[in-house]
Formats: sequence, C-alpha cells, structure tokens
Amino acid sequence: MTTDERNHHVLAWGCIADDVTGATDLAGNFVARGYSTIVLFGLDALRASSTPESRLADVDVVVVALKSRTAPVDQAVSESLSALRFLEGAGAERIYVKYCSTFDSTPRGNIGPVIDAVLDATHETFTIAVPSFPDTGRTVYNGHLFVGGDLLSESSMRFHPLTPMTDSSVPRLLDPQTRNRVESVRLDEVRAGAGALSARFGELSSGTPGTIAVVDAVTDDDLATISTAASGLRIVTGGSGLALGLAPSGRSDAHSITVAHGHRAILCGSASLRTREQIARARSGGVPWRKLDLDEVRTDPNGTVARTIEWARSSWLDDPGSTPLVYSVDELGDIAGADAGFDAAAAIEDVIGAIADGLVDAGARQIIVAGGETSGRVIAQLGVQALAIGAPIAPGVSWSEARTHRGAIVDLALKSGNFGDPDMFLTAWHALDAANEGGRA
Ligand SMILES: Nc1ncnc2c1ncn2[C@@H]1O[C@H](COP(=O)(O)OP(=O)(O)O)[C@@H](O)[C@H]1O
Ligand SMILES: O=C(O)[C@@H](O)C(=O)COP(=O)(O)O
Repeated sequence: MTTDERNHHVLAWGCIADDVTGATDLAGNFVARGYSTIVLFGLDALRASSTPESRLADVDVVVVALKSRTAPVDQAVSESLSALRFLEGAGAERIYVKYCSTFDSTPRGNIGPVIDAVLDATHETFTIAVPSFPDTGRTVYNGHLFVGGDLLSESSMRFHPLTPMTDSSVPRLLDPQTRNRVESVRLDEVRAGAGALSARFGELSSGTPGTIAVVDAVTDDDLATISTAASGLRIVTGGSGLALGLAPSGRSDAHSITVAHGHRAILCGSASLRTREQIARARSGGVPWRKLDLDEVRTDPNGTVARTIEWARSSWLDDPGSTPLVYSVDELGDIAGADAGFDAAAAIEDVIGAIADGLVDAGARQIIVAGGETSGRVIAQLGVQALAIGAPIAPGVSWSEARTHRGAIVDLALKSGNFGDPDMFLTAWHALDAANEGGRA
C-alpha cells in the first residue's frame, strides 16, 4: 500500500473482471505476487463501499467482479464503466481489464466493447491484450490461442454452452468487437526483451484510432517481460496470467482467511471438460452425488431445490464430514440447446443459487462452486459483497472467505470450469484441514 501527500489511500491496481471465478483467479495471482487483494461484487457492493477507506484500508488491489461476460453489450459496458469510476474514486493507479484466458466472447463482445469504453473513459489510446496463462496451459503464439497444446477452436471450448469458441486467432476474434485497431506482437518481439518491447508498444501507440496489441506469451518469463514493458501503461487487459509477471511486492501477509466450521458441499453448473472429469473422479471416490434433472428443473424448480437440500442434509446425517455433490452435466449430450423450450442455463443457475442458500442455512460453511456463471449466481443469491483470498488450491483457484446476507462466514472455492486437478473435489479440503489448527488458511 502506498499513500499520497494527503494520506489518501492509493491502490496499486483496480481490476474489472467479467465473471466471478475470473475475479478470484486474478485476485489469487495478485496475492501470489504479494499484493493484498480484495474482490468486490457487482454494483450493490460498490455502492455499499462508498466510503472505501474502511473496507479498503491496507489493500493494494481491488478486483470488481461483474457477471458481464454474456450480458447484453450495453449492460456489460455500463457496468464496467461504473466499476471503473468506483476504482478511480478509490485511487487506483492502474486499471486491469480481466477476461477469460480462453477469450470467451461472441462477435459482438463483450471483450472489445468493454476495452473500447475503458480506453475512451480514461482518454488512453493504447493497451495490450494478453490472454496467456501458461500455468493452466493457455498460451498465445502468432496470435493463436492454445489450450494445453490444442488450438482453442479444437479444444473443449468449442462446445461451451454460452460462448462456443470456434476460432483460435485472438486478433481475428477481437477485430469485429472493437472500434480500435488490432495489432499482433509476436513472440520474437517479446523475447527481444522489455526495452525493445516497450519501444514497440510506443510505436504502436501513435495514430488514430487507438490500438489494442495482442501480445504472444508462452511462458511465465514472457509474461514478466510483457509486464515490465507495460509498466508505463495505465490500462492493461488480459487473463489473470499477466499479474504473475509483476515483480513481487515483498509483502508476506497477502493472504489469510478464517477457516469456517460447518458442513461441506460441492455445487457444479459448469459443463467444462475439467469439471466433468472432477465430477467423475469424485463419484468414483465415494462422494455422495445428485444430478439435477432438467425436466424437474423446468417443471418444479422449487421442489428440486427443496428435495436437493433435504438430500444433502441426510448425507450429512449419515456422515457429517461428507461432501455432497450437486451437478448438471456428465457429458456433452446433457447440455440442453436453444430448442429445449426454456432457458435451461438460467434455470439451472437459479436452482443452484437457491440450493446454495438453503445449504448455508442448513449449516454448510465450506463450499466449492464450479463455473463462472454459476458462481456469479451463487454469490448473488448468498448476498456476498466481498471476498478475502486465502490458501491456493491450484493455479487460478484459491479458497476465499465470504460473509452472507444473513451474516454467516463461509469459505468458498469458486472454480473456473477448466481449472483444478481432476481430483480437486476430493483434495481441495486439505488446505482448510491443514490450517484448521491455527484457524487461518
Ligand atoms: N444441462 C445443461 N443444459 C444447459 N445449460 C446448462 C446445463 N448445465 C449447466 N448449464 C449452464 O451452463 C452454464 C455454464 O457456465 P459456467 O457456470 O460459467 O461454467 P463453464 O463455463 O465451466 O461451463 C451456466 O449458465 C449453467 O447454468
Ligand atoms: O481466465 C480464466 O480462464 C478464468 O479466470 C475464467 O474466467 C474462466 O471462466 P469459467 O470457465 O466460466 O469459470
């Protein structure tokens, strides 16, 4: 934390994340570099923080978590601008626009329109776009995004229920979304070193309209070079990986959360390949499970919620340490298309949100939620306004501490669809168990 002459709190970074798991992913990476970081949710949380000093004292980074990735473009832009105004009011020196490391978007947006709006509002004309997050297998080479060595368009992301990714070229994906010029900065230009790269950014930053440079990065060292070269930029954009390129802050107290005592549960609305692997591994590991029935969700959502909560209660009665798992997709064929006659995605989000609320009322205090959209719904339903970041579980996933609208303290692991080891639903609890003695994780 730094302070200016008027002893006014200055944030090193203010971040605008387009979904909730993405926000905790980014926050975890800032924490890993020693920045004390808080995640705030949506506009209500921002209004509640109109006197940021109390909530933001001793914080280096604020990540505002929106649920704007698949919102209508106008809404995504206006919410992002509200977040920007809040962050600027809170004294943010630099702004980080966070989107998915698999560039989840449609030809209309929302990545391009949000970047355009943030550049306009800050009177900046140049920024970089860096989706790479090598620790999770996402790399960019010659402008092409790879997921674990496969082109994005040949990865499981081509089947995403909301943002199917069928092209791998980041410049080609971004171009129809933005009013700015899109340029590609290749790996050899990155490997030429931070000085040369910074000069290249300088060349690209002249002229009208403005420019968004999609920068290749294959390793954490590339991210460090980009981060150094971009140190003069007020606005940066990317996945969370770029934060890992920052020099360490030197702070050793960046993460710490209360270990909440109570039952455990796992809630998955994610259809991602890795989540499906984690579900299969948990089921074969003996975790009690319940798969949501789409017909029942459509015809009797309230009954579905009530029966699921009752089932979880009976699992805990049988074994108080059990981790009941609720999910909706085993295989791609389970995903209801637009022809299902109802908005299955929204209905499942609503049901999982209500189940989360009921489970907390029933005593759940440690919960894994899989999927960004799903996590956004759960956070809204629980009325969570802020998250503190705790122990890491896997690249991009950490435990966090929340206070619900009824005042319960709950530890949450909000897991991006494709993140975490296949056995994460069995092993993520170890970080809390290990910290139990001291009560902090
Ligand atoms: N069986 C299903 N049919 C259609 N949509 C579904 C189904 N199960 C889950 N969904 C929806 O798919 C979306 C998954 O998005 P998200 O939660 O971000 O996870 P991920 O991106 O990992 O798939 C959510 O809106 C969820 O409600
Ligand atoms: O950048 C990433 O990959 C993640 O932070 C992320 O945003 C993933 O989104 P979901 O898969 O929708 O959780």
